[in-house]
Amino acid sequence: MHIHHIENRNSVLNHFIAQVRDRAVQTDRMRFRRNLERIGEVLGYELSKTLSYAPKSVTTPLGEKEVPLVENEMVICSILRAGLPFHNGLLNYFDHAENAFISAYRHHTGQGDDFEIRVEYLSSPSLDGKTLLLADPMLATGQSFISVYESLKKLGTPAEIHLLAVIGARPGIELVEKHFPSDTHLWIAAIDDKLNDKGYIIPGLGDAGDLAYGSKLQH
Ligand SMILES: O=P(O)(O)OC[C@H]1O[C@H](OP(=O)(O)OP(=O)(O)O)[C@H](O)[C@@H]1O
Ligand SMILES: O=c1cc[nH]c(=O)[nH]1
Ligand SMILES: [Mg+2]
Repeated sequence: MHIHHIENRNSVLNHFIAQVRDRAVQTDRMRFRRNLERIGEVLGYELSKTLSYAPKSVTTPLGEKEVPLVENEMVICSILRAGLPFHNGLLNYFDHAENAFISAYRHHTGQGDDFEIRVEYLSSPSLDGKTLLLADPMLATGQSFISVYESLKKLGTPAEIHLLAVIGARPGIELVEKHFPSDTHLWIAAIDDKLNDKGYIIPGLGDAGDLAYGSKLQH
């Protein structure tokens, strides 16, 4: 897997990441969602530098100009719920993309902190030959990305797979790497070292879905 750790090169992206992490700032839900969207825009822009381009003629009011434009047929697929604002950020830049949505949630299996990932909703075009952007702000244990990928396999074989995340935990990234093709790209804003015993990223930012949309009942 090709890992593009975008925070490694200082940019204004650091401010967006600081704001989603900061407990004094992240409680402003509108700002939190907008920051996920802004990070989606930045990662999308970075990713765009690796796509295929072909010259297209554009007619201005005063003449013609050849402009290299993206050739890839793109599908942006995000994982509900927290993926929604992130999805919008990517779609702001790849406005010609097709879209897919898939749900994944942690189903607590009984006593203690054990959970399994349940995938229940999927809406997607064919993925055959497409450039798939699979987006979820949090890559914690990595199980959501892996389960979702298993469900997407029946929709065709993408030509390229790009995973996008805001914060990832190192152990989760290592697990994801084992389940995706070796030429998969991971575009990730920030990487943290650890998970706690509930599978939360430490220090991370907390629960991205709840911060964006409010708390939900466990089931
Ligand atoms: O890498 P993992 O260990 O699978 O954890 C990451 C998942 O957890 C969060 O979703 P959550 O299950 O909280 O759902 P939500 O977006 O509806 O809150 C997050 O958005 C990821 O989908
Ligand atoms: O740290 C984590 C782990 C899973 N889901 C989140 O939103 N945050
Ligand atoms: Mg959540």
